[in-house]
Amino acid sequence: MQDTRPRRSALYMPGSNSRALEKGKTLPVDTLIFDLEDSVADEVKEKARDQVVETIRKRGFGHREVVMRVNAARTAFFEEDMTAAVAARPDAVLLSKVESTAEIYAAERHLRGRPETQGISLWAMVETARGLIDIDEIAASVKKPEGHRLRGLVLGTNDIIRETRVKPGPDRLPVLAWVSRAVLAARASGLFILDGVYNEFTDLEGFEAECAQGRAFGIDGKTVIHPCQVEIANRLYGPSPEEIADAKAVIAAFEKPENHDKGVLALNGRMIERMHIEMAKRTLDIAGQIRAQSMTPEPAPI
Ligand SMILES: CC(C)(COP(=O)(O)OP(=O)(O)OC[C@H]1O[C@@H](n2cnc3c(N)ncnc32)[C@H](O)[C@@H]1OP(=O)(O)O)[C@@H](O)C(=O)NCCC(=O)NCCSC(=O)C[C@H](O)C(=O)O
Ligand SMILES: [Mg+2]
Repeated sequence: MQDTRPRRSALYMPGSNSRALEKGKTLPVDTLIFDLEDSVADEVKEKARDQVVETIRKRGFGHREVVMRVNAARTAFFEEDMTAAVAARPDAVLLSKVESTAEIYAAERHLRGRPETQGISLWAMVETARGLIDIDEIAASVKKPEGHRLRGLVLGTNDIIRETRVKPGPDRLPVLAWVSRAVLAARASGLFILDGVYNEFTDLEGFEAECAQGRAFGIDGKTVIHPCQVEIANRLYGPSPEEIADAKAVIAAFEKPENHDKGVLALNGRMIERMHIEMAKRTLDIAGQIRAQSMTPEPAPI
């Protein structure tokens, strides 16, 4: 079954920043990422972990999806981070700097066989040279008989830039081939994929252009670092009024009695085929979920 949950904006919040953790609950984001990794200094990892568990366990996130980003499986923090994730029970655990399928299984082992973790999925950061080279194998492992609960990929463009030493300008030309490679790997294995962050959070024009580019490259949503980026990511990654109207027109055209046995039609000067019905239904499904989200009452402050 296709996962069409809207993830237009996924906000990182440093696990050590209690103000940000509370503020996230009030923002119109689709996803909240409680970070235990790079935004948290080693000296305060433990305190941040405890704070994140306490905040998640209190719930009160309304429609927002709750994700905990843990330190990489190769670090000394990983085991305790995963134990904390089991205690907190977020919707998903985001694994950092994933370079092999073995790291997915290392996380899976913490969750497997525990009924209380049934609803927790795994997401993987794609942010190292090795991870990018092997991304197809990592993503495709979801289909192996022993299976695991990997459901999505998240690009870590800061780490990709750090490790490869490329110098991307505003058009991100040096990283686009890798972005496309990750999109292909995600799609071939039925995973969603989110774009990396835009560091210059006061440059909203540049941020909007990068969202438009990511969407054109097939990405599902944007990871964001500041509240001022949320509205733009939501707008750019959500179906526009024009896209919704077009989706309805495609479905209506094929529903006309005179077209019931047709495989191809002309609509406003362009060819549409039955595969476009599937695309249209996906657009309307996402739009419906976004509408429902906006009508979900916000939980009362605790
Ligand atoms: C980037 C920041 C350090 C900027 O902080 P600051 O200058 O303090 O922000 P403001 O004063 O403008 O904040 C205004 C209000 O907004 C709240 N706020 C700010 N950021 C967040 C946030 N991320 N979540 C929730 N709320 C936030 C402030 O509390 C203010 O609220 P109020 O008190 O009501 O006025 C800061 O934005 C920040 O820390 N951002 C997140 C950084 C982060 O998590 N980085 C790690 C993830 S990115 C990464 O690692 C990507 C990947 O791995 C890769 O490799 O690419
Ligand atoms: Mg990173």
